[in-house]
Amino acid sequence: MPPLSDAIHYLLHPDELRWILQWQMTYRPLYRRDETQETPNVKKCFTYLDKTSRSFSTLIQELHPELRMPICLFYLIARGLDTIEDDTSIPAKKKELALRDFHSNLETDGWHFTENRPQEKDRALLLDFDCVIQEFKLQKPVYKDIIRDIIRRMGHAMADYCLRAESDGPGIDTRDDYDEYCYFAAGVVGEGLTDMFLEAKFYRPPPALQDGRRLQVSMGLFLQKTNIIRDIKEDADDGRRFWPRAVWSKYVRDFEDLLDPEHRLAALNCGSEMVLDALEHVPECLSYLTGVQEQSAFNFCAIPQCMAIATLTLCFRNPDVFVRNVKITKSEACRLMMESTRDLQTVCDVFKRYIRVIRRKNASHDPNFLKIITACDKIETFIESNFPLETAKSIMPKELARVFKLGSLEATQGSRKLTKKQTELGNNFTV
Ligand SMILES: CC(C)=CCC/C(C)=C/CC/C(C)=C/COP(=O)(O)OP(=O)(O)O
Repeated sequence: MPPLSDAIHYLLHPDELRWILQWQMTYRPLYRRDETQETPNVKKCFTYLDKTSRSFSTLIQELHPELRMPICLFYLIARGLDTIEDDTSIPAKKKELALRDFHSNLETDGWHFTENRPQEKDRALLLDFDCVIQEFKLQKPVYKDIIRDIIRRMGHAMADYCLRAESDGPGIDTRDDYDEYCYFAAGVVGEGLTDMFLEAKFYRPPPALQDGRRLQVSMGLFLQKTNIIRDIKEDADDGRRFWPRAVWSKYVRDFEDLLDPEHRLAALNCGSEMVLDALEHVPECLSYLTGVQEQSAFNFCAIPQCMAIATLTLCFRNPDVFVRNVKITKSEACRLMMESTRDLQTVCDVFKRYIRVIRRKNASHDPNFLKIITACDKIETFIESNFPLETAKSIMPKELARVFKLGSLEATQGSRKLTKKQTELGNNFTV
């Protein structure tokens, strides 16, 4: 039963209710888990996935069976590593060793980690890590190698970052450091997922477009940078700062000033530069999506990207970002999920819609005003020239036309039924 305040809100905004109902009544996943065929240990892994992930749990559970379990394990293992990195109570030397060594424990029976402080959110996963290890051992060697290699690289980068923070204090210095941090937090995840998609034949790198590796890295960077922009207040309250000094020092003297109402205008202008930096990844993300050949993988890739552009737009020149955690509405999330599970053309339309909102919010007194216009122009031109309108589909290169068709064909197949999980996805999606 929704709270009375929600009921009143939707009575006053019936348009918003429309998207929630439409999502609930029409969305049907292409694949579902069949719990009757799962071992208790597999079920346990998915329970941990549900407990530890706000936005990826449902997307992973609805993936094609070939990649569902490998990607679930990839998430849980990366989450385990992150839980060691996040815990400020672990002494630096101990943390460094644990991070560097993490990848080598993935097939060690009974290995678990007990050093997290009791209040660490996902501590239970590391205490019970043997369930992940037992399932990891059963996966195809090629997926195990991909996961182990990415976790090794992430672990070493996190250890280096943790040592640097010990000596130089928390925070990120230059724009290159910022890109490097985001690369090891999310760009490498894009690389690992792409290797898995390639192996499963769910992805074909788009031929005539940009350097393939850049595209998969941009997919992760766009998500990570959007989170970093959105979470500035929450991160600062936890003693973490990811906005690079090279950017914020142009606007305020001390990092803390960004959160001070007296410096709100400077903080908003600084936020614009951060948004501008994230927007520069958009053309590469859209290029990447042209190569995704399988619908459940397309949904898995496209939904977070659409949620991210919506979140970035919400954060753009929004003073609330410096006061509290901002979040797109449930109705907007439902609309985005409807749209991003169709086809590439619809995803491009979503991006164009948000780019228009960014243009409207752009302020002429902002020092980034002209650069924001240029970034928006670049995205729109990119969409218009690479992904022509519906009517032009027939004259499109075969490669692209196939991708466009794939989404709309599969999305209209079969009956549609609401599951509890889909409603939760609409409730919880916060990229
Ligand atoms: C090629 C391709 C698909 C690239 C995308 C790579 C990818 C998924 C990177 C992870 C980025 C990210 C910010 C995750 C947030 O996880 P979180 O801890 O906030 O997760 P939660 O929202 O589920 O809790």
